[in-house]
Amino acid sequence: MAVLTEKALIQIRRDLHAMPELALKEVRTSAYLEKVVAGFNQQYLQVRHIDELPTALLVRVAGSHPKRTLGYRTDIDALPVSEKTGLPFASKNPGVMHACGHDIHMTVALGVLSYFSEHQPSDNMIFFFQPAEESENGGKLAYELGVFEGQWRPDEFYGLHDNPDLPAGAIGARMGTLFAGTTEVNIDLTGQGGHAAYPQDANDMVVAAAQLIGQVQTIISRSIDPIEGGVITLGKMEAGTIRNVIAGHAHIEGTIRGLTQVMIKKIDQRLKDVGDGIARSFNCDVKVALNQGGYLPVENNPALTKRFITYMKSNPDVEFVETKPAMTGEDFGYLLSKIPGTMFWLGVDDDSQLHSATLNPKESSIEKGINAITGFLESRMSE
Ligand SMILES: CC(=O)N[C@@H](CCC[C@H](N)C(=O)O)C(=O)O
Repeated sequence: MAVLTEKALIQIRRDLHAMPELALKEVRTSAYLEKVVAGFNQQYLQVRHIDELPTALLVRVAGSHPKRTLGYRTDIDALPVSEKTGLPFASKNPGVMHACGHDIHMTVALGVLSYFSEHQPSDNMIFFFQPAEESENGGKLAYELGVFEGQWRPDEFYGLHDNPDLPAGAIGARMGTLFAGTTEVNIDLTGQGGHAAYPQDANDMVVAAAQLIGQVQTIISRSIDPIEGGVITLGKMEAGTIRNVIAGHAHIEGTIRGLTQVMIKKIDQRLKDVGDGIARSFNCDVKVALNQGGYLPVENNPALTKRFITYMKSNPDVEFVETKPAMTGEDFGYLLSKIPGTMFWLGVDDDSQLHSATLNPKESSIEKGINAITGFLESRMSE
């Protein structure tokens, strides 16, 4: 047993990359993580499963003379994206890919855990390998199941997200809000289908959906303070069955983003208003279903984040970048609304963006990230 070497870490990252699984279906991933953890020094470790959230994995590290419990969270799920990297270790699960870098996140978490399994921390630690970040609210589900109670409750929670725009291994952070809150959007338009030759007898939901999509574009541009900003992306639409049948139903899925709850609620309301207007003008039924779940804005705790940034800036081995807020969402925002902490970026230097089929994070980021994080956590424990 020893701390994971760089070679072992890269192998782990590639194994994880090849076996991506969607939210709440991370069965093989979770088993793989547990197997890696089983190879660590078990002297200070306690592994825990949650019956109601079976793909989650928690590991507690007992501190030598604890003053507090430090939490570290990684997400473990992947996205419904068909990989196009051409890498030898590309996804073996067709249509599913670690296109958001959670394979890197997991590997960094294992690296940090392997370090503390060999070097007993003075504080207690909780490592949370969290299912369902991309959808289904894994963080909120775990919290509401009472997972973080008693000796499993961190006093402070830390977690990272990879960032292709930052140099590999750089750490990015900011005081205040790091990520947006998001609302998942589902819209169903229901009218009257019919023969393509007789539009006068039908109520065409392709046309109604097209009008709705057009009007939605005015919400951000005309109703929202440009200095504050916000996002609505409608990423999926389904309507109709064949060219010569007028569609009686259309379904649209999307996501709303804002940096404050006030902004998110304002955009939510405008979207409902547009839906009501389309329903009236097309004499059809429009259901706008909005679900924020646990995707609250990621608000970093001021005191802990100041300490984090001060440490990263003072460490000569860390390239620190003060970042702007991002419109990406993260259900770590929910956990940070309950437990103070800091979310930060790990640079992975890639031309492709997150959620892209060609995302290929630089593996050199892994060891640098582990060193920066273990260094910070050790410095925190010394206070
Ligand atoms: C970091 C990242 O890309 N996170 C996802 C979170 C998804 C939030 C939710 N399912 C939604 O789509 O509203 C993101 O898309 O930002």
